[in-house]
Amino acid sequence: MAPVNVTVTGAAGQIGYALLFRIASGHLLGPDTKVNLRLLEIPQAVKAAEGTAMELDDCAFPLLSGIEITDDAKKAFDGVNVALLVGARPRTKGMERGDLLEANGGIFKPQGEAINAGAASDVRVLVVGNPANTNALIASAHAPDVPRERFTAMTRLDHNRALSQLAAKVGCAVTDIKKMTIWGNHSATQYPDLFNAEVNGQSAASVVNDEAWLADTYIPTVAKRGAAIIEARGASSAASAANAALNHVHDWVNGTAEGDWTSMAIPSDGSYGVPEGLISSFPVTCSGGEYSIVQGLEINEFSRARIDASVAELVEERDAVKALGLI
Ligand SMILES: NC(=O)C1=CN([C@@H]2O[C@H](COP(=O)(O)OP(=O)(O)OC[C@H]3O[C@@H](n4cnc5c(N)ncnc54)[C@H](O)[C@@H]3O)[C@@H](O)[C@H]2O)C=CC1
Ligand SMILES: O=C([O-])CC(=O)C(=O)O
Repeated sequence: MAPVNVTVTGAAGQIGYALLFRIASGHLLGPDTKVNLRLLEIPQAVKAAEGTAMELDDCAFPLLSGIEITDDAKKAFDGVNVALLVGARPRTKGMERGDLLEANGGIFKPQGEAINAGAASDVRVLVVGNPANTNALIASAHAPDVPRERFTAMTRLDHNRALSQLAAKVGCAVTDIKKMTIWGNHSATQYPDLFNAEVNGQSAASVVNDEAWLADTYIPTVAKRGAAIIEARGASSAASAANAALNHVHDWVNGTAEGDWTSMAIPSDGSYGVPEGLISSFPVTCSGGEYSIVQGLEINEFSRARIDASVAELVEERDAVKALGLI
């Protein structure tokens, strides 16, 4: 089988460093799939990416067929099968939300165009760089020849955080928990849903049986975990973010486990009242390299209000990038 072309943007950043070695050792696509890595960086960071590539060479990974480093998006995405869009413009002091969206538009518009121009017909795109959902919307808008379903954004880190916080509360293993869902935006408005999640086959919400803890502790702890990591570490989540990106693509390509599902931010088809086309997080199962939204879940009033609030934020972001002419 020909090696799979995997492009990583922001390759010299902290997530890039935590991600590349695991991709090359088979954690993205499995132990039988060879990969060609394409590292895209801005010119000032190409040298650092070359240093990482030297270290990748020094690992002599059996699955790593080649590494190319470039600051040219067209080259980076030519023939790409899996695109991990990690590099983004972080918010800096004094920057308003609109400034951040505009700066990221300058990154995700040309990258969408380059994917449109050169990607392989089976390309799958995961946007990690924040604001991830809306950056994915921008990239997708500039890749009209690529089915929009191929553009996804990452809420798997939130999903994994939701699993581990719940396991700690009820004293179970993370593997005892199934059917966790993150709904909405990868932001502080996201909604981790314990009403549809199960602990050893029982409703997680009834196992917890404490709505005050759910509303006042659990949801904010999961939703603000990114900020707590920055506070503790002095830098944002990197290894856990890289791990979640691997989980997201691995499940998309290789499938979710029977009787379980995962969370992915994907273009809405209108399910659960989420406006069509918004890139919002849903419960999904994956099979045969495709995902589908889990249908028919009961959404109670508590959940409805929180899903609606996160979706409203996504609508605002979409309207802001529309007003800036980015989509
Ligand atoms: N969705 C999620 O769950 C998470 C998202 N993130 C986001 O991931 C992004 C990356 O995080 P880190 O690696 O920690 O940041 P970082 O600042 O360490 O690295 C970002 C890298 O992207 C590069 N870059 C900037 N513009 C680029 C462009 N146009 N093309 C290619 N590369 C470019 C920079 O040179 C830098 O090396 C941030 O936006 C962060 O907020 C972080 C954690 C979780
Ligand atoms: O909060 C941040 O800047 C990084 C992030 O997205 C996360 O850790 O979830």
